[in-house]
Order: sequence, then C-alpha cells, then structure tokens
Amino acid sequence: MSVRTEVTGAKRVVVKVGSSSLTTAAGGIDPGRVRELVDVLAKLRTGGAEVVLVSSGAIAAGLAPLGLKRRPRGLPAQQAAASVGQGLLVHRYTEELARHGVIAGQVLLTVDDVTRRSHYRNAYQTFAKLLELGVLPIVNENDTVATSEIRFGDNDRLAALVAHLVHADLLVLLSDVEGLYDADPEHPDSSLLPEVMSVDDLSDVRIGKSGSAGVGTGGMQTKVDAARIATGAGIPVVLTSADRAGAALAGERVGTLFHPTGRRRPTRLLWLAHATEPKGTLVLDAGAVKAVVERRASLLAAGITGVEGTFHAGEPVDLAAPDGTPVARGIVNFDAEEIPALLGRSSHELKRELGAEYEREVVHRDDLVLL
Ligand SMILES: Nc1ncnc2c1ncn2[C@@H]1O[C@H](COP(=O)(O)OP(=O)(O)O)[C@@H](O)[C@H]1O
Ligand SMILES: N[C@@H](CCC(=O)OP(=O)(O)O)C(=O)O
Repeated sequence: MSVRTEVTGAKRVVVKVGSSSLTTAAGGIDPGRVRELVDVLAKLRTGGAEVVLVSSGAIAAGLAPLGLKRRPRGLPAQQAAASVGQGLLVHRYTEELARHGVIAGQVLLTVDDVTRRSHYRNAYQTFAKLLELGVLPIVNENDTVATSEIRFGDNDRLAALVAHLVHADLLVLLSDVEGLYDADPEHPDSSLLPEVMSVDDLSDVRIGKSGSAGVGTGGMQTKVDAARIATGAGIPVVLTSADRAGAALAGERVGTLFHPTGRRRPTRLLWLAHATEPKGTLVLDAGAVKAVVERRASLLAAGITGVEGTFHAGEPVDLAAPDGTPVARGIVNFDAEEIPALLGRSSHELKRELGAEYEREVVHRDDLVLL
C-alpha cells in the first residue's frame, strides 16, 4: 500500500506524547517506553527531519517520589508534582537521546508565550535556534507557575499551537489508542476512522471519557480539538498510539490522518479563536457589527453601546451584536473601567479631550477573529 506523503515529505515534525503512553500501570515513568519513543524520534531525525517533542508526564513522573498514588486534584499539589517530575522526565529523555548522539533541550511554555506578540517572537526564535543547532526541543507547559486561569490545560492543544509556532509540516499525536474511533473504543461496534477530510466527518463521532483518568488530562476530545486547530491552520495531523509511532512516522497508513482544512494564520489569532475564555463582552451597534464582520475593520469606541465583565487591556473579550450574540473575539486595548467614558465617541473627540493615548482602536483588526 502507498505511504502517506504528508508524513514522509514533512521536514519539520511536532510529536506529542501523552502521560498514558509514558507511564507504567502502577504510575511513574516507564523507562522502556521512553526508550522506544526516543528510538523512533532519533530515526526520524536521522532521516533528515527536524523534530520537536511535546511531552506530558511531568505530574505522573512526580507522583512516586512524593509518595502519591494518583494524580492529585488540587492545583498546588499538581504544581508540586510537576516540579519534581519535570526534571526526572527530561533527564530520562536526555540520557536516551544521548545514546543516539542527539542533544535534548527543555522548553517550558506558558500561555503568554504564544499570545503576547513579543513573547511569541521570542519563543519562535528560541525554537529556530535550537533546531538550527541540531537540538531536539522537549516542550511541556510550565505547570509549576501556570494557574487555573492562565493555562493551556492540556498538552494536545499546546502541541497544536507549538506546531503552528514552529511552522511544522506535520503534527503527530500519540496516545494509548490506535486512532480516532466513531465511538468509545470500549464499545464492541466501534470502528477506526482512517481519514478525516473535514469537520463534517466528525459530526457522527461519539467521544467517551478518557481511558487513563489516573494520569492524563486530555482524553480524546482534546485531541480532536487539537487536530481541528492544526488542520484549520494548514497542518496535517496523524493520531495514533505510541506503539505505532514508528509505523506512523514511516508514512504507513496506521491511526487516523486529519487532512488540512485551512491555511496558516497568526498564532495569536488561532489561540484567540480556539483556546480562550472571554473575560467580558463589548456590545456593538449595528454599524459596528457590519464594519467588523463585513469590512474586517478595527472596533472604534464610537460603535460600542455597552460593556460587560471585568477585564484588563491585553485580555480577550467577545464582541456582540445588539441582541447579545457574539460575532467576534478580540484582544482589547483598554481596561473595562476605562471604556464607559469612551462609549459612542469619535477617536477625534477622545484625542482632543483625553489625549493621544485614547485615540487608538478599542480592538485592532489584527487582534480580531470572527466567530
Ligand atoms: N471516539 C474515541 N476514539 C478513540 N478513543 C476514545 C474515544 N472516546 C474515548 N476515547 C478514550 O480516550 C483515551 C485517550 O485519552 P487519554 O487517555 O487522556 O490520552 P493521553 O494521556 O494520551 O492524552 C483512549 O484510551 C480511549 O479510551
Ligand atoms: N503538563 C502536564 C500534562 C497535561 C496533559 O495534557 O496530559 P495528557 O493528557 O497526558 O497529555 C504534565 O506534564 O503532567
């Protein structure tokens, strides 16, 4: 059977592996599984591809040293476990990669690193340099400092955003299941979907709960969400089990291939569309809705009739039509409490009365996505 050229032709590949594929049944990192994965990644590298690994498992790796039996519920305990486990995890990878003469680098990311423009550029440059130096970057969320409000929450979504950030040609999601099934694979009648061409192919798929609730956080839903983010940005995705990583990366038709459905967009906008919780709402008049939706214009204070919620400049807010239906999401340039004084007034008036600082758009067109 022919190989998948989306896979064999990829020059830069992001591989994401979940906690369930790295841990033993009793919890804790399974050195044998890390070794098998590293052997596959090293082979991919030798074949000429650049590889970025997004690895979960910090929390799982920290459980045993702390005498914990299962993933703790509270955030501080998870952060402590991640703090203990992340070093151990990367140590394992470093040792295994060294057997192949490959240097490992650790990259811990927070949400800000892909949403704030200056951080984003910085993160991009770091990855570019690491890859140029032949290093294999190992990425995880910076769990120890992430709070519940500011976190990716799951590494599937993080992997999709990293794939976009590094301009990857392919994203491979490795789990403990062979691929995406049309129903929970526990169900005897469920069958594997070898290809997903568009979101329409997902409408009948039933997604059950995570099979590894003890260690992972993602479950199948977050993998499908991640695949949608990546394919919507033009990046094909292969979803399969860690056991089949070698076959999948050789282009064999294992697991599920999600075909690209869209084109590249700035990462901040991907994040805004797929991964944010709005902190408030700006209610627009009909003219402003038209300007934003049809003419893709920036939102000016003159078109705003109301403000809901508490937010600060730089945070995501929804832009709603007069009936309250959200039509777009954007990064706002003012704090919520500053906006009432600006409502319905022209930029010119604002500049004259409040100073040049207040002349700017409330949401710039470059920081807006339509919903
Ligand atoms: N429709 C489905 N197709 C595939 N797997 C599914 C589906 N619905 C639920 N699952 C479950 O999702 C699990 C994968 O999620 P999880 O264990 O959280 O993975 P990871 O730790 O790799 O992120 C599978 O083991 C499977 O039991
Ligand atoms: N950052 C966390 C992983 C969170 C996560 O998404 O886990 P998983 O569902 O196993 O991919 C950790 O390293 O433990």
